[in-house]
Amino acid sequence: MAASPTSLSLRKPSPLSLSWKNTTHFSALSRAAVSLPRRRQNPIFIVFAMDAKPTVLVAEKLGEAGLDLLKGFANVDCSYNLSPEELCTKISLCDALIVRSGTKVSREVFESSGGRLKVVGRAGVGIDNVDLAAATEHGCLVVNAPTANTVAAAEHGIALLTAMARNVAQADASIKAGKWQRNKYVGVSLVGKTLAVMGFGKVGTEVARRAKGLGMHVIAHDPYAPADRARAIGVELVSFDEALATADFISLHMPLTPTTSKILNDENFAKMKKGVRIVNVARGGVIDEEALVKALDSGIVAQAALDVFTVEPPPKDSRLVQHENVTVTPHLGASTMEAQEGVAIEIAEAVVGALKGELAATAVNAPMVPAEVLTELKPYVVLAEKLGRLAVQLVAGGSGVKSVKVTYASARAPDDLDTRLLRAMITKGLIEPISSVFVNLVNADFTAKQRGIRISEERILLDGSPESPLEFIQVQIANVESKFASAISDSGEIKVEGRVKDGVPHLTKVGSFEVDVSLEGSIILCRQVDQPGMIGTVGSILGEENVNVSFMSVGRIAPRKQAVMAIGVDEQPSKESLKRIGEVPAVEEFVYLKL
Ligand SMILES: NC(=O)C1=CN([C@@H]2O[C@H](COP(=O)(O)OP(=O)(O)OC[C@H]3O[C@@H](n4cnc5c(N)ncnc54)[C@H](O)[C@@H]3O)[C@@H](O)[C@H]2O)C=CC1
Ligand SMILES: O=C(O)C(=O)COP(=O)(O)O
Repeated sequence: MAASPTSLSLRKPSPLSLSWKNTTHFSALSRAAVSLPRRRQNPIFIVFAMDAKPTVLVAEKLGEAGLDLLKGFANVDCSYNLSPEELCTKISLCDALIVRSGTKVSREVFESSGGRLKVVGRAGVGIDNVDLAAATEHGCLVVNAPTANTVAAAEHGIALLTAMARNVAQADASIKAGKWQRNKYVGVSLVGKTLAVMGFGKVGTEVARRAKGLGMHVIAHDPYAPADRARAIGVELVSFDEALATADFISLHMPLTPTTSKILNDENFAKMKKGVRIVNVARGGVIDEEALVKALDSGIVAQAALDVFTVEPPPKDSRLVQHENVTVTPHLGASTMEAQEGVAIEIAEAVVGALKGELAATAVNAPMVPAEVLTELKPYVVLAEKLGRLAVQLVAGGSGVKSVKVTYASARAPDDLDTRLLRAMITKGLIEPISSVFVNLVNADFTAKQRGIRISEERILLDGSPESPLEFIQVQIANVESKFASAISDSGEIKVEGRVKDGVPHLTKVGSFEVDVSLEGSIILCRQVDQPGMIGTVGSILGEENVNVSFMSVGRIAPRKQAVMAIGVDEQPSKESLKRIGEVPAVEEFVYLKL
């Protein structure tokens, strides 16, 4: 049976101050008072107090404008060319790390950081040099700068394409060696030739546009690109095999992933037109370099122009680099003045934002929640974490939390309510009080899974106007015992429910009892026999030691039957006061919960 709150809900600005005699009985208290780890100030990622400047390690050359931006917020340590060991040593003193493609941010780096590293900024696009799984497990956000070097990379791709077709690099080397070989360096024309763009993302699209300007017939292969975007610039999307079979030139623009690793291999070179020419400004690892050497030797591939290599720098005696039909540059795709300035600003803004606790628009390993959604969800985010915190503190020691159900009641259509952030914050609330793990939006799902906690979500679709995103959030923990038996609902789970009222999160239900107490400070829940004087009695015990009662509410089944009193307190009551509350004769059980 659901119990309803009485009209005794009141907000109290000052402490109650009646005096009560001391007692020494301690048994109820030892069950009720919980000691919790220190609370962390990380609403979503990490927020630094105004006087505590974070430290950012910049491990590769970054444009001045980006450095200036960083220096306005953080201590900046520019240390280039660190060995892996030096990086691991330094990282434990850093809150953020900024790299380009030349630094391996390995699992060891995250492990060596001792939990301090909160953000890795990749000043560029490709994040294949960052161990994303390790970053996520350590709750470290990874952000990149995905747009500022697009044009630079595309221009370099076109530069390599044209230079290769006309033997510019080889002819240059020959003339500098005192030769004049006009017959040897006869090139091929681009106009009317078919170019296959492999990976029709930002760079691929810009390469396609430019190649069309050179009169080429451009096709593209990208399993994830929308056909209408390609059609809009006169590019036909084709299958992988068709691209290989019809192209005179192939330009690679896909990321290095387990699927694309060595995607150009013996088998696929065999599918190409004899005499094909290949450009790679994506990642060396998408080509099986040994297979390419063979294809060059056999004439399947007439020429290749490469900006990127499986190992950078490649070995000096690399047959591929030394091959006379290969033109090489040392990973220069993003290296223009303009791109480096842009990338530096883009990454500095992302890193500073993340250190301030904002959600980054360029997050690579966390859900991106638009700023306007975040603003609207803010009070619900606080509510979610506090409900998680309350629910887990109600679990009796020894009962492992395995199954948590979260219910969101809203008049919004499910598509219109992004609950990933709320789920992450409930997870944070559930896990942090019972462990030393730091939980944030990045590692919440991973941490829950690792601890064997299954969090299921359910929506209740309410009638009415969906002005506010949520009516209430309910957190239920199944198959556990509670140290406060009244928190167990009729269906047998620990249940807490909360709402946002005037922007402030409130606890509105515990078990089957309706209460109403704002979720600020801490909370004492008491089950008692409903009778006059209870509020005064408990309030007086707290008032005696100057503990400010901020909110009180009583939910009862019926007059003079069982009731649950919820008391919000600003300060932590002493053990002695809690013990005295437990000894009030009408109090059947009570629990003190830290928010
Ligand atoms: N050489 C350099 O200095 C630079 C290299 N790059 C590299 O270029 C690549 C592309 O960069 P953006 O265009 O900015 O990235 P993007 O993410 O905008 O585009 C990548 C595209 O590849 C597609 N793709 C993924 N798997 C694929 C597959 N198996 N087959 C075909 N397409 C696939 C994706 O759907 C996406 O459209 C990245 O690897 C990046 O690291 C980017 C900038 C500079
Ligand atoms: O942005 C990318 O993916 C690049 O490859 C550019 O690399 P870089 O920052 O020049 O080391």
